[in-house]
Amino acid sequence: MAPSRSVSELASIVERNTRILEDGVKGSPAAQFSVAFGAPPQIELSPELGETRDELLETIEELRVRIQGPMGYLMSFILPTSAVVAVFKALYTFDIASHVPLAPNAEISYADLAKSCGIPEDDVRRIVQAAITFHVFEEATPDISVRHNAMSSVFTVPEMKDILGLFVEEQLSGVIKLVESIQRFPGSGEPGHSASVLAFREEKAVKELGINREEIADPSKNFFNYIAEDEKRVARFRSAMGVSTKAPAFTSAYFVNTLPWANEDQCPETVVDIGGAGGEVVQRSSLVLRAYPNVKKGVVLDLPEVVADAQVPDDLSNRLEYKSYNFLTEKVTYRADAYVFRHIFHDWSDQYATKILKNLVPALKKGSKIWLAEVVLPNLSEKNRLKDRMQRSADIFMKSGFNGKERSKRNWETLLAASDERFRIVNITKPHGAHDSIIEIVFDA
Ligand SMILES: C[S@@+](CC[C@H](N)C(=O)[O-])C[C@H]1O[C@@H](n2cnc3c(N)ncnc32)[C@H](O)[C@@H]1O
Repeated sequence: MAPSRSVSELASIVERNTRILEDGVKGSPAAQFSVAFGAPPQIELSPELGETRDELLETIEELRVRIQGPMGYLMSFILPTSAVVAVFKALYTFDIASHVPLAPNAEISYADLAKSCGIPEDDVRRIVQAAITFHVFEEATPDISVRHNAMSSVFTVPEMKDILGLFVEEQLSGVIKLVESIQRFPGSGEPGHSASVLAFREEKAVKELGINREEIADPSKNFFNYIAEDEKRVARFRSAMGVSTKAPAFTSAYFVNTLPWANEDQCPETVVDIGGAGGEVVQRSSLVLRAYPNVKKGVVLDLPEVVADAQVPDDLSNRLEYKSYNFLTEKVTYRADAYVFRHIFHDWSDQYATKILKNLVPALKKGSKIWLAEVVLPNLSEKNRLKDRMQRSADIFMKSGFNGKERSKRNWETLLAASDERFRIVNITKPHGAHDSIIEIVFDA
């Protein structure tokens, strides 16, 4: 059914109700509608103003849904939801809020906070930065230090810690078992068949068996290696990646159009796409090889099972090759003017990303180009909470799924320097509307 109100009508309702609220609380402690440190934790309203606020929030939500559209809205909370679980569990378990000084403008560096909470600095920074996108804490100096706001101070109050603990330790583990409870005990009303009881029993059994403390014989075995044993999960992962990377913001056209293929002096004659899967960049969608005849040869390297079924179209038979290659264990032997990595490094921690880069070095010569399509995390911004939330949630997703990470410019520079001092970032471009940035690196510039 078509909506009864236009989006501009919704916006007028938002404006009208906001004014009523502002006028209604004038002179009270809540008048600023602030979440800064020291602001009242609750906004007390008369019943009439309470109704105005409810209508305002509903209208804002409807406006948001309709402006984002079905996919945009769904994605805006599906990704952050798993981050909320991880972030709030970490806030509770490491009691992060209690380690931040509780006074106006008092700050603590991420380095000191990490020491005080007993977890690595990189982890504490990423968890707190993701929390900030939900308005919990604020940064004092970007990427360096943090301080409380009204929202985070709430988590220093013992009763509030308990509420958080109940949510992350009891509630969430139960929610995750709901499907199992329905499947195993269809229609049962027995409390002992409930999702949270299943979760409780499993946790107890795991502890008793000691599985949660077992040594992991091969810690380099990753998520993909584990799911490889289950065809259905592999197919689901591929399909989900296929759909998510077909969203307009992920199109590989951004990558191709930003780079200087059309410039005769700068266009590489040979290009190797590492972890290039089905050739999205060099082969598909009339991209590099078809659009730019100056590119004489393209090679796509990926794991043997990925390139096994690759088809080279007849018109590209002299210019395109698919080859089996493992970027963690083998040196690159293909000489090229440019090496492309699209959506590769965020799957890997610095330890592994360094291996991938070091394995590339033997193939490089002075002036070789390395082109990356990856996120470059900006500093958190007051004005872009929702965008920040998606990026920081993606970071938490990479962390919990793969021990991978999204990287800031500083993180990229550190990673490259640790891999080889001759890598030099010469340009970073973020095309308007694109999810990724294009990072242009030159070797031995
Ligand atoms: C997220 S996909 C990116 C695919 C492609 N670059 C694109 O942009 O569409 C990551 C790719 O890395 C490949 N990969 C994972 N581990 C690898 C390894 N050890 N050696 C080579 N490729 C690997 C996967 O098979 C997959 O094709």
